[in-house]
Amino acid sequence: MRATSIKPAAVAVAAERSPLLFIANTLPPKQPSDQSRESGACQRSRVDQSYSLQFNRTRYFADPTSVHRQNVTSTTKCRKSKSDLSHSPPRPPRAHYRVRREVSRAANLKRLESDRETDGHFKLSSEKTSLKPPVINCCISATDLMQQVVYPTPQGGVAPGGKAYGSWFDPEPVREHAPSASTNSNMDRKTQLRDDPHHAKERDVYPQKIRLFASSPPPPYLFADEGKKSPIQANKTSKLIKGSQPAGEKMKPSAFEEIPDLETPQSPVPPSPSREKKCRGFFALPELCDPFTPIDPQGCGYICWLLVMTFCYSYNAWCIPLRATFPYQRPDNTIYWMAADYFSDFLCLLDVALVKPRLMYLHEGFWVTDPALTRSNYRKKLQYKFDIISLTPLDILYLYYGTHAVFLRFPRLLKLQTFWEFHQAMDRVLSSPYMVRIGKTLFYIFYLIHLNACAYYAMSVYEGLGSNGWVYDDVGNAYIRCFYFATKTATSIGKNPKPENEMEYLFMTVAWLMGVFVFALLIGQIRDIIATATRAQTEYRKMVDGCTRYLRRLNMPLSLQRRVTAWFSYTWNQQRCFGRDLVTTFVTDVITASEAESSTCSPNHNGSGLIWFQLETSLFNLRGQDRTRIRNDYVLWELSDEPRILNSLPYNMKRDVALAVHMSTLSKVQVFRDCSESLLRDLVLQLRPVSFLPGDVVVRRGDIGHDMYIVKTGECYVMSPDEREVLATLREGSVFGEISLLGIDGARRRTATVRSRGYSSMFALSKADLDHALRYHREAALILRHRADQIMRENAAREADRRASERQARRATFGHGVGSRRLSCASGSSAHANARRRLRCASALSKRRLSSVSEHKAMDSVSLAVECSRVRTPLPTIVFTTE
Ligand SMILES: Nc1ncnc2c1ncn2[C@@H]1O[C@@H]2COP(=O)(O)O[C@H]2[C@H]1O
Repeated sequence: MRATSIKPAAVAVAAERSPLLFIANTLPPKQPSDQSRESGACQRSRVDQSYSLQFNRTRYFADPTSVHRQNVTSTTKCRKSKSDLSHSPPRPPRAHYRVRREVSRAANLKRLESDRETDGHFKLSSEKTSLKPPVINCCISATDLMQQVVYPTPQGGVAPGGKAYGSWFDPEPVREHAPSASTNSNMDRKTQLRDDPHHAKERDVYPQKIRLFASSPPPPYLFADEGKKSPIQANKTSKLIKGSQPAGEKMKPSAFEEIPDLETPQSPVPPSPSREKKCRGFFALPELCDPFTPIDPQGCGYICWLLVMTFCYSYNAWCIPLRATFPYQRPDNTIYWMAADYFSDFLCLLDVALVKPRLMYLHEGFWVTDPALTRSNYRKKLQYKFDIISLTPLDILYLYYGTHAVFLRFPRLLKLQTFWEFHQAMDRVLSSPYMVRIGKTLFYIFYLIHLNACAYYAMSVYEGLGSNGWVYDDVGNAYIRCFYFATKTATSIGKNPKPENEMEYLFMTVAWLMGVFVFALLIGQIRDIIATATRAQTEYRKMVDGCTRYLRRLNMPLSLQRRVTAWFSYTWNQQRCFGRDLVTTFVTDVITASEAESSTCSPNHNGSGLIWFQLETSLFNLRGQDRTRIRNDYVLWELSDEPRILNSLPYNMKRDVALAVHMSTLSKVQVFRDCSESLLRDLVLQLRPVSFLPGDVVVRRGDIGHDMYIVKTGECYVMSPDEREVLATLREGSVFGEISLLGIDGARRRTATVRSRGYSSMFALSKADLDHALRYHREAALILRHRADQIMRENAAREADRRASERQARRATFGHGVGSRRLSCASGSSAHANARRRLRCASALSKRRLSSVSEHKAMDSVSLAVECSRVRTPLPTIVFTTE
């Protein structure tokens, strides 16, 4: 009994506050057919787009734990969530049924609590009662939410309160939906009818109705592999298909279904037959140089271009004030300065005239590539105005002021947007963008100091170099000395020369104020960036410390504490992050196991997980300091909940990310290899990562099976009943624990003990999730049953052998059996055959006995049942259906 009762509250509160989580699931899919082969950068950019979309629309994230982090500004949140995702490899959370499961869990809360009270382990305190109302209330609101939100179904309809279906394009089988609330939608009605057997007749009518509603002719169908062909080729093929089709015979849509190019969807706006379109690719130039090809804003070429533009901008930003104040532009080098100036101006001109107007942009989720539209989009932007102003050729006034009047180039500094754009792009592209962020902040700091140095030199020149003790005395390198002075004043380090007149006082005041406010802000920003970069590690350390503290306080045996620490370090090394579920499961298992062995454990933790411990301790240990610390720890655990990160993504994207991450392991699983890909897609979000230490029992013979396991890394041994022999070694991609889940002949007990050999990581799949998947994937059910049947036969034969040899040995020892009987028993093979025959011809009596063994009885009767099944259970008869 695992009572993670806070979780329902947290999730439901978040659900209440953030219905976006649910709404996000109804977003239209963006689902390429071969998700699993998507590159990491592509995934990242999709995820990034999703974040931007959510953030731009709502300035808010559907983050279940955002409740705890309201003090964080939304922009930082956006960045942090992104960096979290790029930093920690996401694992599949059990987010799919999460809210539903939490609701049902919370519904049992009262029962759990009363259980504890009657056990004497948990006494109701005034604080404990304060926990109840939010839990119950929130669950009700989450249920309401589930009832009201409608989800798209694979049939194109919507299902209220049901599971969000991945894609409208997915050829997923029909599933059950919760009965719909009354709506006026045609589509809703259609979905209801489809699911309702009483409306079978009406159901047949509906597709025709839908066809009648269609206003435009259906698109020409293409073969699946033609998606990659050029439009001209595709056209030809479609004509061919039309030509080869006998007249009057309807084309089967399923056979010729077009696979839309979802990665770069086309503009919904009908393209104008512009000159640019006709000339596209005419010069056979690379994308960036061809004036008729649209530019991908996330492409490598454009990012390189942004880098060049950033150099140009930085050149102007640093050199214009420098040359305007310091005497570094002399008549002999003016020509070089001017060459550099005009080269950068030329690049800026190219940017405004040729690059920016060709940038593709997203319009309602579609990439607009039409040159006329991209151009007008750029012209509508504020950036365009700044870009144009920045190119104002004030340099003409050189004719009047002379070439030393560099201040005429100040408009060039308005092209700041490009600088920001480059950093945003790098932020998106790099897997670890912290260095770029720190670099940008350092750039700001040094630039401010640079401006300060220029201003100081200009003032010194104005007042006369070395005219008093404050101004620059014209000794040494002017720039270095002034930069040094500016750094000292800006960072308020002290020991500055004393100002002597009002202007100097004013200068110092401004410099100090800038130091206090601007610099403090920037330095704080660097601290934030570093903290974000190392957040996972810091949390890990805190978590380990917190956990050890708890175990110590609860007086746990030292060996157990060591095991917990070993598990922490193993999990960290493997995954670089923790999921709360993971921690809870592990600690629960460890503690439950140790409780049986150790009498030193505190009686009130009841083996129900560390989260529950924390809560309980916070309720019972009323020492102020401790309580605060415990609550902080709890919040930390909440924050470290990994599914939180994935939950802020739309369902499809979450599934794609999980698929991409776990593809290497899942592709090795034989069961999945022989089944349709949709099984994998259905299951991937239900897989729960679990880890085991050397020698840990993963499943124990005779226990009731709740989960099936897939080995991700490490090895496991399947042990013989006496645990002296290794029956099989399971490696990466092996599946075990399925026999008890399939409940063959009504038995749900584990047939063997499986131990982890060394450290091993696995995916666990619960019985409910497996059952749900197998209901729709009959081929997987057949494979699993076939496998289970084989294993059970093998085990039964082995057992029979063992028993026969035992019996033989006993007879030999005690001299049992005489005459012909002894003769017949002397032959091992005949004994073996007898045993087998007996196994095959199970008597009705043994069957009755078996079924009478209740699975809810105590362990004594369990062992009896197992013993009974070993001797008398007939081999399962598997009925293969062709359905
Ligand atoms: N002889 C065997 N070889 C391989 N795997 C086995 C063998 N016997 C049992 N198992 C696996 O060990 C699991 C123990 O739990 P289950 O009975 O649920 O399912 C069992 C099988 O998946």
